[in-house]
Amino acid sequence: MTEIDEITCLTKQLSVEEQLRLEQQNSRLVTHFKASLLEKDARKYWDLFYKRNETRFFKDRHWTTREFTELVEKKSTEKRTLLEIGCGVGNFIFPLIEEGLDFFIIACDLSSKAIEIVQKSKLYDDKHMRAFQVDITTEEILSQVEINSVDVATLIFVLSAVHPDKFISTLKTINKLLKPGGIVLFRDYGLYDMAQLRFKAGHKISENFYMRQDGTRSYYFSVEFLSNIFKEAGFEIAENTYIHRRTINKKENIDVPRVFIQAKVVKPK
Ligand SMILES: C[S@@+](CC[C@H](N)C(=O)[O-])C[C@H]1O[C@@H](n2cnc3c(N)ncnc32)[C@H](O)[C@@H]1O
Repeated sequence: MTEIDEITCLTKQLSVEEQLRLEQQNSRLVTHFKASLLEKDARKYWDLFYKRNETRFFKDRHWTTREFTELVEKKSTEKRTLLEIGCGVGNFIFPLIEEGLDFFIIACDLSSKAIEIVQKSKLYDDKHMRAFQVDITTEEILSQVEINSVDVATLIFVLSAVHPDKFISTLKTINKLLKPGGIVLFRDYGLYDMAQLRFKAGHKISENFYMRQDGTRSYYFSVEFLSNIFKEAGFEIAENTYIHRRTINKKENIDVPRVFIQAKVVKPK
């Protein structure tokens, strides 16, 4: 059974309660006015998120070199450039630095509060990294990062926070920054992840796109949709699959299945 079959089965096996929840979500959508405010104020909501949570919300991502072996493979003697888009407070990049990976790291995020926290970290060293605020849905980054200069770009739980109308243009901008042959390493929320199934009526903005209580938003990707947008933006798909994991928190007695999506896509040479 392929991963796609697995999710199709999973989709079919949604419990009656889950199917009802998905239907109920359609009974009251976020108004157009509210949706446009969420888009306009996206930066404000992420700034508030980091003011409230600082470094406490996301855990350091220690799985990345196991899942993305491209991070450890060293094909050339030159120092490679890694662009972490939507770096948050550095839960992806700082473990890589601790492991001593030989990259020059460019880290950017929509939230200036997140960037401030990254820059204050004891692991931040401007000899081998640079962090700055940018909105990746605009082309501002083209004045910060040279075209055709990036070996590896990472999008870890970031594209889901972007409005779906801006997915392709955002991926096209990232494509410009990569060297020919450069790679994007991607992980994000998968279709019918339990977080999607839990949204109540009044939170759905559009198909598979939702607002959270705190004003941040999240899209849930199918492999087919992800493949199409990356191809549309000029990438070749090397890998694209659902990942099934569990979120376990013994203290709070939580043990729930999760659906993520993981992809590796390449800018053609
Ligand atoms: C779930 S966090 C992921 C952080 C980090 N990649 C990690 O692995 O922990 C999503 C991040 O995307 C950032 N983000 C949302 N929209 C963005 C945009 N348009 N441009 C750049 N960053 C954005 C948010 O500020 C937030 O820090």
